[in-house]
Amino acid sequence: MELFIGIMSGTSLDGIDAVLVATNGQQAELKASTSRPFAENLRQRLLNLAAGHAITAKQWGELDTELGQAYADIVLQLLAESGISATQVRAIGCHGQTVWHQPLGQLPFSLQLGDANRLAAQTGIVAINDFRRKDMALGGQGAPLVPAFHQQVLGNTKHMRIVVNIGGIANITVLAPGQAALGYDVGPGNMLMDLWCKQHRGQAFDKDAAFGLQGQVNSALLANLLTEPWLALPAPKSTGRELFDEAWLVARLPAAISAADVQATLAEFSACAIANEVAKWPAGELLVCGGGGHNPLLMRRLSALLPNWRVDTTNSAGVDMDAMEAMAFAWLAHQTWHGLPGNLPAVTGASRPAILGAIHLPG
Ligand SMILES: Nc1ncnc2c1ncn2[C@@H]1O[C@H](COP(=O)(O)OP(=O)(O)OP(=O)(O)O)[C@@H](O)[C@H]1O
Ligand SMILES: CC(=O)N[C@H]1[C@@H]2OC[C@@H](O2)[C@@H](O)[C@@H]1O[C@H](C)C(=O)O
Repeated sequence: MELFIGIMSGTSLDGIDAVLVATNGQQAELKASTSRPFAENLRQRLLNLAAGHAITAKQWGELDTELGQAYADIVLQLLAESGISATQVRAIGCHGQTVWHQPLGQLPFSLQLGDANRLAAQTGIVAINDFRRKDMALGGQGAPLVPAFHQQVLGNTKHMRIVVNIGGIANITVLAPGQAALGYDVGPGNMLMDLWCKQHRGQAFDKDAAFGLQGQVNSALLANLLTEPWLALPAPKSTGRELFDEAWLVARLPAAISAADVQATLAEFSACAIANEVAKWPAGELLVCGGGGHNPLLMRRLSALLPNWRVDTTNSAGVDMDAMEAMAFAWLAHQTWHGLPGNLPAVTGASRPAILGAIHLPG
């Protein structure tokens, strides 16, 4: 086993997770983890960017440096907390911060910020980033990438298993015994709930669904949200804030509805978007990871909508639900460092498996 570091800052824009993982490519053992929230000012600038606000080249470059610095800081923090020296770590896999994801059209791209030169130079460790664009250059969506890791760590099962990551966006990995893994984004996870809660409660997210539990699901609004054409598209598919943003939600709100009812309906919408896809497969076990697994309303509704499924978190199968995505990027760094593919063409739609990412040497 070799040590790799994974860094994830996802579409929820809540902050950065970093993990230290021992892996040989087949197994992955979590050795240490740490997290840092984004400063509110940084979070707001990232939200503006993701909303399509104009930005100057100067601001763009400064944001890239600021994020690269934040990634370097969290690695130094992780090393200090775990008592591991930089020389013991083979490489860092850094997802970066997605600021725009455009998988379709004539000029597809997926852009993650966070200067990995700074990360390599300041930590003295090889830093690998930009994991999505090789897959896109091969005609793929560049996302989701975690299904390959889910397959490695949770794929050895004799029963039907689906892993759902509920971050800003929710994505599933289908692990059917004896079959190659499939996976795709299924719709909003926490993204819409977070934005509504911020607007109406001033909190970054609806902790333990306290707000949503005060409301009632509005069935007309729910039905309207579920008519979004993207939801019915066949895989491969991926999405983000570019589609499921404030404007998308506001355009669908009825004139008279309480804020709590909207919150409750958004939780139900996320639960339905996930459950509708899961229900297409023979029943088995649904394992949740990502922050949405801490939302009791979402978990309860998933269980209710999928009565024949055993719904639990990935913790029950031995993989930390909060560390999963960052662990996947540590594993992706392992793949790249050893010249192994990181993508699953059946998932992303790329024409072939490929070695992903850009390698930044510290020397
Ligand atoms: N106790 C809780 N109650 C309700 N929601 C929670 C709780 N804890 C976390 N969450 C939700 O989880 C979100 C963070 O999830 P996560 O860290 O998986 O997102 P992410 O890293 O941005 O993921 P992705 O890249 O998959 O979008 C928060 O924004 C919040 O909506
Ligand atoms: C472009 C982008 O950052 N996509 C994220 C996002 O957050 C969840 C879902 O949408 C998934 O497709 C992806 O993240 C994980 C890490 C992935 O690539 O599997």
